[in-house]
Amino acid sequence: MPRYAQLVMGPAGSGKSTYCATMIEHCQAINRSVQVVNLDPAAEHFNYPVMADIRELIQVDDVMEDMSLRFGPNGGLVFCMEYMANNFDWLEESLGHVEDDYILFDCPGQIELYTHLPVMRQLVEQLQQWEFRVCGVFLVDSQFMVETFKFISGVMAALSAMVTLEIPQVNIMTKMDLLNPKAKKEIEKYLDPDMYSMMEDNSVGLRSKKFRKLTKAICGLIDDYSMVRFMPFDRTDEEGINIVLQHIDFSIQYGEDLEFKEPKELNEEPSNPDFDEFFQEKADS
Ligand SMILES: Nc1nc2c(ncn2[C@@H]2O[C@H](COP(=O)(O)OP(=O)(O)OP(=O)(O)O)[C@@H](O)[C@H]2O)c(=O)[nH]1
Ligand SMILES: [Mg+2]
Repeated sequence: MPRYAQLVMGPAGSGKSTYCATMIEHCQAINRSVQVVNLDPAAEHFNYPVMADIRELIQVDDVMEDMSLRFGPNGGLVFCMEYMANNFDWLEESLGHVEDDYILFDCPGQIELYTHLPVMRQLVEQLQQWEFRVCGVFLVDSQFMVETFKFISGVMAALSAMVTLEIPQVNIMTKMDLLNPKAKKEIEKYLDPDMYSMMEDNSVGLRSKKFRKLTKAICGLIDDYSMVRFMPFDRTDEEGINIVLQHIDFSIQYGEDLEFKEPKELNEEPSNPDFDEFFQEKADS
């Protein structure tokens, strides 16, 4: 039996830990068992119970205090993640061997982990070896997406995680509840974007011809291959949370192995008295 995982990624402060807490609450409400693993060695506190915490293995503060390493906060974090990748038996032990379980991994916010460092990919490969089906969940703060060039930069960040990890990925715009009505209207065009017209609208201000050409090529690539789409995430909207969860479940085929219920036989269906009456009247006339 497979196991299921969501790798919750995204830039610093994009709402990863809040997403995990919201998902856990939602799943409890619909009677589904989901657990969270904290993979952020710098996390101070979180609003959900954790099944495992990387800080039991290594803490950023300890790394920074180590005089032989002399790391700052960012280098320290990368060191911690690499340390975890060299000690996967800790994670294996913490996760146990429960079939059919569903785990959210709350990852750190350092963007370089998803763009060029190999650690997250090593983690994905390891999880896959333990029979996990992994879905990347890439979060971007909707507050920073309401302008075309910021949107393109968010798309590129999501895309580099997709290319690096090579797993199904669902991209999410978080904090939708914080947008004012005008910004909400504005953001609709970014949820189903037409990159070409967006480009036309905004490239007028670009002085450099080369830069305009490059932006056009990037927009064309994204649009032609339908590579990146974002789903809205409003933590106050249960229905919206459910739609996001269904998308993710679908991408990792969660529930595929659940027992299939036979549809009712056609002739077992209760007859509709209105129809019977109608046909009786027809036959009589
Ligand atoms: N109103 C609102 N606030 C949010 C939402 N998601 C996150 N926040 C707030 O945004 C801040 C950062 O959220 P976190 O969940 O800690 O973000 P994170 O991505 O885990 O941050 P790091 O782990 O530091 O990278 C917190 O103050 C949250 O309360 C949301 O959907 N709505
Ligand atoms: Mg966090």
